[in-house]
Amino acid sequence: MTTLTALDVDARLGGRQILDGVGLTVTPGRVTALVGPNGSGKTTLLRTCYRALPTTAGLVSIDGADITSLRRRALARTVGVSTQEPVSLGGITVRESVRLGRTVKRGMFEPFGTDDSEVVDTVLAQVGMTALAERDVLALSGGERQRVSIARALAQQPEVLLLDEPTNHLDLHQQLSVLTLLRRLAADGLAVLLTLHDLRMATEYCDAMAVLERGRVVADGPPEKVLSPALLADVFGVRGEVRPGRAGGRTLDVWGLADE
Ligand SMILES: Nc1ncnc2c1ncn2[C@@H]1O[C@H](COP(=O)(O)OP(=O)(O)OP(=O)(O)O)[C@@H](O)[C@H]1O
Repeated sequence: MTTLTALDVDARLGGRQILDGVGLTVTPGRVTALVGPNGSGKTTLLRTCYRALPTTAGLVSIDGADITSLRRRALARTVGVSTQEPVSLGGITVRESVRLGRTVKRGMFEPFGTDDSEVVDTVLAQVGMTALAERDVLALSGGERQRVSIARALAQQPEVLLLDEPTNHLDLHQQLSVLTLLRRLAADGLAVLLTLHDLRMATEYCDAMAVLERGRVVADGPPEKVLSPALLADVFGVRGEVRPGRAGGRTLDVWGLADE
């Protein structure tokens, strides 16, 4: 079980400070949602967590080890990432693209074994892409590509999984099945952090939530505590409240703009 922690992280882009003293813990066994208005710094924070962007102050660590002290390969073995970028250039199949996730376990030039094929088959099934496994990745819809990106990260069998808007191209059924899958994987010990715009989905499916506003974490904790009517109005500009949902769960009602 592995924990990823951001401590007092600052980051800059284009000469501007984007993250300002951000603290965040991604705990094994939990799905944590990173939410916030457009431009609040969610993607930037995620990028600092897998070393795609250097921090200008503060520290990101994995089980206490500064990620800048880890070799790229060790980091890739521990942290799986699904981003919004295209999954591959094309000319390879879905199965081959997902299998690339296995190179972190094997090394570039080591041949893939039957255990790799089994993992690839499993993750393809988990994201509902088995039927399209032999299709060229360029001949996929946006949602299908997104599922390939998630499958490739899962094929790494990481300890920590970071996902940037993993549901934004998905239909409702696929959204729920990806979120359900993430919950199941978290229950097995994975630490999951995902950015999400859909606050209702975040409320219903995530165990914890951190709210970013202008590069600062303004609240974190269980969704029902974090998403108070006051925070929904102040940060998201909407009127709403978290209330009990079906089967002992919780849901979010939003009924208008805060300034109407
Ligand atoms: N290359 C860049 N140079 C300068 N500023 C940038 C650059 N990339 C992003 N930004 C700015 O950094 C801020 C945070 O962007 P980021 O993509 O992290 O936000 P976000 O919360 O993920 O937004 P969204 O919800 O719209 O995806 C924004 O104000 C954005 O305009």
